[in-house]
Amino acid sequence: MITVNHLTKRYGDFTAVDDISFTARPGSVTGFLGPNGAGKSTAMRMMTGLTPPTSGEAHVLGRRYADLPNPGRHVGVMLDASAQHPGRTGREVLTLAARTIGVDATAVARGLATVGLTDEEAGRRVRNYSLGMRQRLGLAAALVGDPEVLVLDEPANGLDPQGIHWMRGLLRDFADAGGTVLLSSHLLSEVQIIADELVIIGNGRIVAEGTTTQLLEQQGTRVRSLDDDALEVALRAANIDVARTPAGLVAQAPAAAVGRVALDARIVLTDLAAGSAGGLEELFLTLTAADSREGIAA
Ligand SMILES: Nc1ncnc2c1ncn2[C@@H]1O[C@H](COP(=O)(O)OP(=O)(O)OP(=O)(O)O)[C@@H](O)[C@H]1O
Repeated sequence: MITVNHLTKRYGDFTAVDDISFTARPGSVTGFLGPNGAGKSTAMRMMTGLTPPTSGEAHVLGRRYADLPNPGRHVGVMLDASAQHPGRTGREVLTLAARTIGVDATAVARGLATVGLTDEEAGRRVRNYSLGMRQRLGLAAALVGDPEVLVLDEPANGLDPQGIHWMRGLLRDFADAGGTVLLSSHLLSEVQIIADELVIIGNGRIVAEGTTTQLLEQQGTRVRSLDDDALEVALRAANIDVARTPAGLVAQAPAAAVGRVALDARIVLTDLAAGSAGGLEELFLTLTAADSREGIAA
């Protein structure tokens, strides 16, 4: 697991990461979400021993990254997929990564297959790779040492919806096998698909955290029915706040309570889901707005 304790990074007067604490657990995919410049990369660099913290600490598998023996065998890191040498082929990049951490060459073919790079693609120079192919290669390099933990900075960047879906499956399998995944993104839509848990950061501070479902539930329940007018009246009669949106009614109550009101009123529901459409998006934008430095705890 990854444990971050009061981690802080200051550059002169500027605080890039401001006293953040959270845990990324084995068996789940934790999304580290925040707008550009929020401090995600700086925090991940501190977790992986590339930037010394001003104060606080980060532990991976119970130790500071720098204290792990052969960290590449325990922690797969992808911080900048475009940092790969442009003149090398994908296969060469991966072979070097495998040699550096002392795993045998069979890991290279396995890694390429895992991320779906064909033999022909692996033989091309990285400068001719699309952004999505670079992300796949970066992911293969992170996985090559068969690690227990993955730390990935914007891994979905440049992937098309199909690619994001594929990555979700890959990271899901990794977590289901007991692995710990921490990935960052500035796009809620991406991270919402991939992550079980969210840590939302704005201006260097954590402004909300919880499971994706919990955060969504705080946004009320979106509901449609064959008679929204009658449902609205019934919900209000049950003392449930309700608003009309283009996506249907949004009721400030858990889905079960909304369903019960509809049942009692004999109204047929056609849609019932946690979270208003765009609710999490709104929450994210509010919590990470440039002037919300104080943040709002979830
Ligand atoms: N070496 C440095 N010196 C001074 N300021 C820095 C340094 N590294 C990062 N920063 C600043 O710290 C802040 C956080 O940057 P960081 O790259 O961690 O953000 P981020 O959340 O990863 O953003 P993005 O989504 O754009 O990658 C930014 O304002 C950045 O300019």
